[in-house]
Amino acid sequence: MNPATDNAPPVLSAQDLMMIYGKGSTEVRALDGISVQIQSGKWTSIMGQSGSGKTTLLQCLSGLAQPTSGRVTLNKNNITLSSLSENKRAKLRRTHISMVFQDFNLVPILSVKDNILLPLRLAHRRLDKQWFEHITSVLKIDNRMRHLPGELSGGQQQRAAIARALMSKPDIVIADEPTGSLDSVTSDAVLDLFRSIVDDFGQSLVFVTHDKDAAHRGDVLITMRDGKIINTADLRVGR
Ligand SMILES: Nc1ncnc2c1ncn2[C@@H]1O[C@H](COP(=O)(O)OP(=O)(O)OP(=O)(O)O)[C@@H](O)[C@H]1O
Repeated sequence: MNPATDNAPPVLSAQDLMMIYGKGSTEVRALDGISVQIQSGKWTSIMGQSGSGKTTLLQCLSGLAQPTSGRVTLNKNNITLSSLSENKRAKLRRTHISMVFQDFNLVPILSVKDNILLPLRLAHRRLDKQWFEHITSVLKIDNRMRHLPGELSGGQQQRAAIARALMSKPDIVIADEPTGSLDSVTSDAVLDLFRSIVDDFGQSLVFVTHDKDAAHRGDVLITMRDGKIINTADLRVGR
């Protein structure tokens, strides 16, 4: 346990989130009244059966999607994400919230370096060269900067995507099955990395996975079913 972050206010909060797709007989309640507080400087894992609403929750927490009702608040700046326009949410995502996806989402025609720097350039922010060098060396991709993503292994591409996510020093990293398409050795290395960005950089992380062992590398485990949170467990007890 880390006393420095244990009493910190949550980095992100959601209140009474509802997400309803379709109408009448085709209505789906993807989120059915979710309230959650994401702890600062901690790794929060989310598990649940297919269709339980995990991706929809991440999309609402990151501002990629607007819930049908309810509120998402980024606590540092007291910004209610769910009341902002799409444009403003997009700006916020460039600076405060970073996403990591299963399929990496790197731009195939840009070098690895340009991919990593893209969010900063879009946000017209200055490059912190020391931070860039530190991250790319910790992630062991500093010798791949001039390559195109297609010339990298899956694990290297995911490490580049994680470097891109960390470049802006976001308040929170939100990862949707980031190890889903990696072999077990590479997946383990990426999980070690996530653990170290939380422990060494104090990064707040939300991590959706179908892999129970991967989920248990986290500090908190949220279990979802039918658009609801059915359990929240503190995984650090007894560690
Ligand atoms: N754009 C959409 N239109 C209609 N229904 C949707 C849409 N997106 C998701 N759903 C439905 O909402 C429910 C939750 O979907 P979601 O993708 O959030 O689940 P999940 O837990 O992430 O599933 P998986 O583990 O399979 O990725 C599902 O029943 C899904 O079919």
